[in-house]
Amino acid sequence: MREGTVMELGKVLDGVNIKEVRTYKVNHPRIMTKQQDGEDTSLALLKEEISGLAYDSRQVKPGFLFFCIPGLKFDGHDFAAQAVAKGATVLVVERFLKLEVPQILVTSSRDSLSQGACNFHNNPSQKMLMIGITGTNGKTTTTHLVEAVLRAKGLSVAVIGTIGNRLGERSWLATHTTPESLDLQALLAKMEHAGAHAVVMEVSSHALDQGRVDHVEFDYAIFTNLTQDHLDYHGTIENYREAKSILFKKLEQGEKKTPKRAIINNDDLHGPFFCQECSVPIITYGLHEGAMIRGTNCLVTPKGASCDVTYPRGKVTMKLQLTGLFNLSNALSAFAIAYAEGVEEKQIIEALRAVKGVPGRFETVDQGQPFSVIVDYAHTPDGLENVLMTAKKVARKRLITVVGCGGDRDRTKRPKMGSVAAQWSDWVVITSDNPRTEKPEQIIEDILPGIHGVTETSYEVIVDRKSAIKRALMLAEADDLILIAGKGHETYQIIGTEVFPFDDREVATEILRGLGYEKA
Ligand SMILES: CC(=O)N[C@H]1[C@@H](OP(=O)(O)OP(=O)(O)OC[C@H]2O[C@@H](n3ccc(=O)[nH]c3=O)[C@H](O)[C@@H]2O)O[C@H](CO)[C@@H](O)[C@@H]1O[C@H](C)C(=O)N[C@@H](C)C(=O)N[C@H](CCC(=O)O)C(=O)O
Ligand SMILES: Nc1ncnc2c1ncn2[C@@H]1O[C@H](COP(=O)(O)OP(=O)(O)OP(=O)(O)O)[C@@H](O)[C@H]1O
Ligand SMILES: N[C@H](CCC[C@H](N)C(=O)O)C(=O)O
Repeated sequence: MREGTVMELGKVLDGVNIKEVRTYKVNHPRIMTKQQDGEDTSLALLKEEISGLAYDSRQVKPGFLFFCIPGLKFDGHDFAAQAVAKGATVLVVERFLKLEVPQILVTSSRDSLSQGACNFHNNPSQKMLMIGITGTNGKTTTTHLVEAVLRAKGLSVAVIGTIGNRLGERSWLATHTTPESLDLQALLAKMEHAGAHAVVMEVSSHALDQGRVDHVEFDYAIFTNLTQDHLDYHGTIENYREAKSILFKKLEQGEKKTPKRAIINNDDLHGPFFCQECSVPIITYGLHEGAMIRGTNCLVTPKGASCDVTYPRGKVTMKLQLTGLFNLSNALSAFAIAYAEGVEEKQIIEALRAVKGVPGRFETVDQGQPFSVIVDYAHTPDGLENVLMTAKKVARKRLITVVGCGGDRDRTKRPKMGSVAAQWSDWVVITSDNPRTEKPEQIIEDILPGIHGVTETSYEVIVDRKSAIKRALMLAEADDLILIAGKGHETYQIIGTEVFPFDDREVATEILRGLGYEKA
């Protein structure tokens, strides 16, 4: 749907279960309902033209339909007056408001938003091959790998995820890993209009829980892995897993004629659970016995990783520029999609080999110093352990780790991250990640019991992240490896509610320069 397009309200709300329609008149509390004023009032309203949708009052423009969503922090109903003042002509509500504007009562305004967004943007996911990737770690990396293999098939592939939304040279702002349904449907429509044949997107557990992808019809769903994260939001690992499983249950629904498939990590403890949730054909992948797409003879070096891939069509050697066993696993899931899509073996192998690296994922900072500096986005116990295992493998001498944990996020992962950092590193500098509205010192207090459980590790605490990075770089001797974990591609640090410019890669570069290292 292009800018400036209008749609009849009835068409926008097609498929929404409308309980009642009313307009509250302040001076004459006359209530219009289907029952009291007859069908006509409601029908006339449903013929009204809507010029856009919004779920945030600040985004409303004249002629908009505003969805009042009760959230965790705010209640959208409290912003309805502001929305009307900005020109909203109709409201979707979960309770009637004393406002002189037509209101449509529904059970869930969030679900209605998802349906309305899909209608308003003409159901864009129907027109493209849709690949959804969920899992605790590896989503962003896997989007890059899937993009590469589908491009090898000659498709124009769009990507949606944590580090950006893009199609070729074009990019669109990313505020979330998986955008809110309205933003997602608008983005899909833009991508389709810009010529995308396929979209490979990260699907977060928050998005699944909040129905952001409810009206996206996926052709493939990939499960990477499930380990602890986001328990602040989901409460238990079972709820977290349940949220992730929605993506697989969704595969059976839809109108597309295309065959649907689930791509499941056979090495993950929760793999069998996800297999059980699927009613479409499954392709399993992994580094252990039982996987349909299986990697063996794995080799991990500082410059990359390789393995032999045995799959239903034969056996081939796969080489990556990305290092770490976990990246071989990520690549096998992309291999599975390519196999299912009939991409030729040679093209798959060439495409995966050509993927240079993903910003902020095991990214090297090189100013010609005699030790290695790696910036990585590991921010979960499992992600951190995987990257530390790889770092330990490729480090020629000591492994020095700079790590912190994000504020306003799962507190229970903090000691676990402390513990894995201590187990694998020779020296740990505990610092701040994005403290957000928590006290940085308190977050560090939560990390320390994990460190203390590993007696032989040396560590220090430096709350200020820049000073912590500087300390690690000053400690470094020739052949050491410094791992700066947690923020990867992020170009900011959130302290309180303020966002400050901060990029681990730039900070490290600047400090290295100050230490006299200058890239030739
Ligand atoms: C916990 C969570 O996911 N919250 C998301 C959720 O918020 P919410 O439902 O609680 O809404 P709220 O902020 O209470 O506001 C309620 C309503 O009032 C409206 N409002 C609010 C203020 C105002 O002035 N006017 C107004 O109309 C809001 O737009 C909203 O419709 O819906 C909002 C609208 O889409 C999101 O912006 C918000 O993301 C918050 C900011 C967030 O930090 N989310 C993170 C945790 C997240 O979603 N992360 C995942 C990735 C996780 C991972 O796998 O690593 C992601 O997909 O990005
Ligand atoms: N398959 C994997 N298993 C475990 N850890 C991984 C895997 N792939 C990547 N990682 C680690 O997790 C970090 C984050 O990877 P990536 O950005 O691909 O995951 P993500 O799922 O997109 O994370 P987020 O949703 O939080 O953005 C990497 O920097 C790496 O350290
Ligand atoms: N999508 C994750 C990213 C965490 C990145 C880390 N740097 C942090 O701030 O905790 C989240 O929002 O929990």
